[in-house]
Amino acid sequence: MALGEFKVHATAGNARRATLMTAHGPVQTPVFMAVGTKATVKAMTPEELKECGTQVVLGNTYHLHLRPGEKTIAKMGGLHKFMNWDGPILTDSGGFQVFSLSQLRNMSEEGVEFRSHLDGAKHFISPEKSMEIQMDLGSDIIMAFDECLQYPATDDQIEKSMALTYRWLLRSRDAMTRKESLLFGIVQGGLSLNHRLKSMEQICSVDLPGYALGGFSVGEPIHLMHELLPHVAPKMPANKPRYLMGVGTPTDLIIAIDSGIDMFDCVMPTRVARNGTIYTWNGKVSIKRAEYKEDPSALDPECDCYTCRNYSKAYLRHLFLSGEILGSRLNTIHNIHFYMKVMEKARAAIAEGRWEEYKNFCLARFAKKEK
Ligand SMILES: Nc1cc(N)c2c(=O)[nH][nH]c(=O)c2c1
Ligand SMILES: [Zn+2]
Repeated sequence: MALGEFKVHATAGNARRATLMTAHGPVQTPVFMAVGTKATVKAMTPEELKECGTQVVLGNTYHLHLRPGEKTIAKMGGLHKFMNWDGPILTDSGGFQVFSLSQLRNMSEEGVEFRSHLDGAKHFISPEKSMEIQMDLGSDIIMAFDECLQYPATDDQIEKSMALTYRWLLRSRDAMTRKESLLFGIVQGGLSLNHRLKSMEQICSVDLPGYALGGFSVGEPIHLMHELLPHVAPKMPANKPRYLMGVGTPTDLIIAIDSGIDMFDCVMPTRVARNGTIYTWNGKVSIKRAEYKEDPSALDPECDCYTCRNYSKAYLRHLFLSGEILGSRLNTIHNIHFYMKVMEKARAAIAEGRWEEYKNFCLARFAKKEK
């Protein structure tokens, strides 16, 4: 396959089983991408990520720009070498974190001036600067610089923001000169179907290797996303990957795959693992519950991850209550393994004509409540 080629092998309604070719190898989709914000997927080594079936790792442009800086990472051989990850890396554009993390100072057509949340130093990011940072990192998939509004937003705010995101996409495209990297545009439009379709028409009019849906998982009631996706995702270019940014729970993944989404990222599995919440094939487990104090069973009897093969709920509850670092590590290994297994089985189900059955199985199982 050629760099950037997206080959659809099978479909089931809107769901697709496909392969995207990147400079660091093929990506089998649907795919969940592990979030490695500051050049690390928290609490896991690259070898453990691979063992769990991870294909793609995300890096955050905002965080890496502030510390240690893209020029340092470039001097160290680029982000792949720096973090010892030889698979594909996707980096977001930095806009989302600037708006959500920094003391925002000034936004203009040119870009965003802000103060670092680390030391208050003044910084400026524009489409051109975002592309420069991501190219210095050596990213395989580079996200266009966009504006992501928080929820709720007025129609006027949405229309102005979408138009800016489109103009910033054109500047991102013109500035992204690294031939090994794939540039993805980001569709915005809030929670309004008309605005979403208008933004999609604008963004997808630019010929790119892939397109993302941004502006979700920004505080909106999640059912609004579930209701909107089937009317938007299938209308995006069928021969390009569709990436839903910042989403989601295992249930969100299944619903979105059914709407035609191919790629996902979310901090959920790693973040909730550190808080003692475990995803299983029978719903969520809160490991700190007293009922697990002397429970010798694995987190999930249907899981074959390193954690489930070697440790009991009793031990993992003890580690969590004791604040032991190993607890975060073992819970994270399980949750990442679980997410990757959900996606691996989804790819097989689509390819083998069993998607409806697998979808219904997952939605029923994931909804189960702890007794
Ligand atoms: N939930 C989201 C997570 C993200 N990293 C992003 C982003 O990087 N850009 N634009 C977005 O809309 C967005 C949404
Ligand atoms: Zn497990």
